[in-house]
Amino acid sequence: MTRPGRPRCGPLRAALALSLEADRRATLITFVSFGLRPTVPVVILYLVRVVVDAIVSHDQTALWTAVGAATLATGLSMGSITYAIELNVRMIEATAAVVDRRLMRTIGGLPGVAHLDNPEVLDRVEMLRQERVHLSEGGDVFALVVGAVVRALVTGLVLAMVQPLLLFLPLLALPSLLASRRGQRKRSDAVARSATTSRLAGHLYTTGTSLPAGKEIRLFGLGPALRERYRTAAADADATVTRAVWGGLALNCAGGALFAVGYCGALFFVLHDFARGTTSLGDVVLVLGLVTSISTQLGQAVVFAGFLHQVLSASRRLLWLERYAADVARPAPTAPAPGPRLSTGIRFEGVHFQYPDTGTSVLRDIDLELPAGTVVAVVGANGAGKSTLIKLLTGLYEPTRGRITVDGVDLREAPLEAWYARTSGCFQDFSRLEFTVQHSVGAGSVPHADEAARVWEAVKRAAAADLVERLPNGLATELGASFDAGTELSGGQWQRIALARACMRRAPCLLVLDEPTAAIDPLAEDALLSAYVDAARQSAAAAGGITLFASHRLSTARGADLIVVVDSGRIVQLGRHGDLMAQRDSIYRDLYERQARAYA
Ligand SMILES: Nc1ncnc2c1ncn2[C@@H]1O[C@H](COP(=O)(O)OP(=O)(O)OP(=O)(O)O)[C@@H](O)[C@H]1O
Repeated sequence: MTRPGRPRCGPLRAALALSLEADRRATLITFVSFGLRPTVPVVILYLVRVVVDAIVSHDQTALWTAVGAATLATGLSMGSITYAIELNVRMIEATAAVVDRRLMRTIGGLPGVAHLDNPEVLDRVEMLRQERVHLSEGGDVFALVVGAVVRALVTGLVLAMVQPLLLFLPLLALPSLLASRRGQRKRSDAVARSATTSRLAGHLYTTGTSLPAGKEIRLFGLGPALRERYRTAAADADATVTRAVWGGLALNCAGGALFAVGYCGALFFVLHDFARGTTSLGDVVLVLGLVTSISTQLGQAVVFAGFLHQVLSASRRLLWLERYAADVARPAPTAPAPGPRLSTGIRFEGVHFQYPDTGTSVLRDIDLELPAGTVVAVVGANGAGKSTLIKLLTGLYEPTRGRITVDGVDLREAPLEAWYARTSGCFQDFSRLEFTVQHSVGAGSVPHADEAARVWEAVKRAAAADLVERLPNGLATELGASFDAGTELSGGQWQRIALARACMRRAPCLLVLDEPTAAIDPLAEDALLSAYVDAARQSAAAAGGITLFASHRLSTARGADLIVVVDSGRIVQLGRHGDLMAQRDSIYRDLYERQARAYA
C-alpha cells in the first residue's frame, strides 16, 4: 500500500484556504468581527471600574464619559452581530460546497478504480464524509479561537494593570487546555480505530433505508436482523469513541480543578489588598468581573480547542487523501495518446491480475490477441473473470503482471484519459444517472450531451427509441426519485438507457458491453444484439474498433468473430463458434448444448 508523503502545507492553512476560496469577503469580515467582539466585555468591565471609581470620587466628567463609551461599545457590538452571523453562515455553506467539490475531484481523480477497493482509502473517505462539516467550519472555528486568544491577552493586560501577580491566573488555565487537547486526540484516534466498524454501520443503515433493498428486506423479513446488526456495529464503534471521551473528561476535570484553586486564590488576594487599602473599589469590581469571566472563557476555550482539533484532524485527512492521490498518480506518459483509429488491435501478454489486498489471482497467464475491427464475445461461468478482463481492457485496473498493448503501445505508458476517451461501454453494474433522459444518455459524450439529435441517434442505436417515445416528455423526461415528479424506470429500461449512453461515442476504438442484455427481455435482446453487431461493423469500418461483450447466454456469442472462453481466471478456448463446436472435448460445445436444451 502506498504511503503518502508529507503534505505541502499544514492542516490549519489548508482549512483556512478552503474558507477563503469559498468566500474571501465573508471570511475576512468573520475574522475581524469574531476576533474583536470577545474583547468588548473586557472593555465594558474596564469602563465599569472607571464608573465605580468616578462615583466614589464624585468625578462627573469621568462618570459620564465612561457611561457613554460603554453604551457605544455595547451598541456597536449588538448592531454588528446579526450581520456577522449572517455572513458567517454564508461562509460555512459556501465552504461546505468547496469541500464537497474537492472531495469529488480527489476521489474522482484517483487513477482507475483499484484504489477504491483499498480498505484504508475507503476508511479515510468514510471518515472524511462524516467530518466534512468540520472542514466547512474551519474559518469560523479559527476566528473563534483568535477571538478567545485576543480576549485572554486583553484580560491578562488589564489584570496586570491592577496587580501584576494576577497575570499568572490565565496561565493556570493552560493545563486545562492541554488536557482538553489530549482528550480530543484520544477521541480522534478512537474515531480512526472504529472507522471500519462505522463504515459497516453506515452500509447497514443505507441498506436498511434504501428503496432498492426495501423489497428484499420486507419479503425476507430482514428488518429485525438488519437492525440488530446495525445496532451491534454502531454500538461497537460508539463504545470505542465513548471510552476515549470518558478518558478525556477525566483529564479535563483535573485541569479544571487546578484552575478553581487559582481562582479562589486570586479572589482572596484582591480582597486582601482592598482591606489593606492598596486597591480601589473599582479595581475590586474589575478584578471580580474579569476573574469570574475567565472561568467562562476557559470553558469556551476548551470547547473551541475541541472544535479546532476536529477541524485540524479533518483537514489532515483531506491532505492525506490529496497527497495519496498525487503519489499514486500515473507517471507522465512516455507513449503517445492512442489515435482515433485502431490499426492492429489489442494484445494481452502474460497478464495476471489480483484485486488489491486479496491473496488470489483472478486472472492468470492471459495471452490474447483481439484484432482491430472484430466483434469478440467473452463467455464463462459466474466468477470466471469476464468482468475483470473488461476492466483491465478499459484501463480501470492495471495488470499485476504482464502487459496490455494497444497497437503495440503498453497501456501503462499511454495517457490513461486519452485511452478512456477512445473507449465506451456499459458495465454490469451500470449507473442509474438520475438526470433528464437527454443528459442521462448524453453523459456518454459530454461535449455532445446537449445535442438532441446526437442523443436520439444513440437512443436508436441502442434500440431504445420505443422506450423514450413512451416516456411523458421524451428526452426531457426527468428520471428517478431525485426529481419531485421523476419517472422511475424498470431494471431493463435503466439498462437500455445505460446502453444508449454507451452508444454516444460514434466510433470508439473499444466498446465493451458486460452482460448488455442481462435485464432485457429475450425478444428485445435479439433486436438489440443485431443492432450492436451492425453498429460494431460500422465502428470497425470507421475506426478499426473492437466490440467486446461478455455474456452467459452462449447463443448471443454465435455471430462473434472471436469467442473467448474463460474458466477460473484462464482462457480455456478461443475461436469462432463453428471451430469451438467442432473441437474435441470442447467446454464451449458442452455449455452451448446444455444451454440450448435448457432454453428449448
Ligand atoms: N472488487 C473486487 N475485489 C475483490 N475481488 C473481486 C472484485 N471483483 C471481483 N472479484 C473476484 O474476482 C473473480 C472474478 O470476478 P468477475 O466479476 O470478473 O467474474 P465474472 O466472470 O464477470 O462473473 P459474473 O458472470 O458473475 O459476472 C471472482 O472470484 C470475484 O469474487
